[in-house]
Amino acid sequence: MKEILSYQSVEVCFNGKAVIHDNSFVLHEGEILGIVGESGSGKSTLLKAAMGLLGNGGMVTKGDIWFEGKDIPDLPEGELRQIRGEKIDMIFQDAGASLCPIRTIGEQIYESMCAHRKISKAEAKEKALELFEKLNFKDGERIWDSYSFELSGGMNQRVGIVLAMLMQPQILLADEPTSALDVAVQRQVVQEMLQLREIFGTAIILVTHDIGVVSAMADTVLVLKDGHIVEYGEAAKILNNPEKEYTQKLLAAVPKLRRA
Ligand SMILES: Nc1ncnc2c1ncn2[C@@H]1O[C@H](COP(=O)(O)OP(=O)(O)OP(=O)(O)O)[C@@H](O)[C@H]1O
Repeated sequence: MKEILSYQSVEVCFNGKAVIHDNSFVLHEGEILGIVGESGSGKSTLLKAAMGLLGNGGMVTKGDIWFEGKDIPDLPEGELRQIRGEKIDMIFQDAGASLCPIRTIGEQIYESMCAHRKISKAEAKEKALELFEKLNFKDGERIWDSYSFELSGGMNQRVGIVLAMLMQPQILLADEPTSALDVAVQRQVVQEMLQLREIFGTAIILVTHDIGVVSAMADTVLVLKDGHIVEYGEAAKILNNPEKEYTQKLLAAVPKLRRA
């Protein structure tokens, strides 16, 4: 499988203080990489670095993040904007909350697609309904015409994921995509992300506290502690035979989901 994203000896600082130290790992086409580690270990920072979204005080101070032959930290904002959303997209824990309350889901899907390509509203709707159907959403037409407050929290989160996927990005960075959801909806979202990989070959970096979600989805796992990589490799090996004590402790959490 082809490498599509490669972190090489990456250091990230906020206001001069390093929070990510010498991190190297790669993501291949269609691969799902799970990043785990306790709160504050730097998981979100790793994702944001690939989107050029570290904010004013944040900076990649050493190393490279290669994507399509370009080093993301070196790219000007204009080029980053073209990559974001279209080639690499990110979803958050509250993807649903980022939906605008005063415009219908359909209007937002249309606007989001228009931002990246020339497309008519009818084409946007057709594409969205097709994806809703592939993902077994029962009533795509109704969702298209709904406002977010008319949908459940879980449904909004699922719509947020569809929104991120409509541009068919090569890489989806998912930051705690299931942690605000109840177990039944979590299961659905996990299935939907796996289906997206099947349909589009999307590679996913999944940040989560939930080892169950990692074991249900990930091909590879990276364990992060205080910005250092503790363990990195094949998911089955790390989840079944962790070498490091830190990983063993993390795995003590009972998995809630299992691979189908
Ligand atoms: N914008 C920021 N400004 C200053 N420090 C930051 C900023 N964002 C993150 N940090 C610091 O970087 C470190 C890593 O934070 P990060 O949010 O990446 O951790 P995390 O593993 O994703 O945590 P959580 O699981 O709680 O989301 C923390 O020490 C945090 O305080």
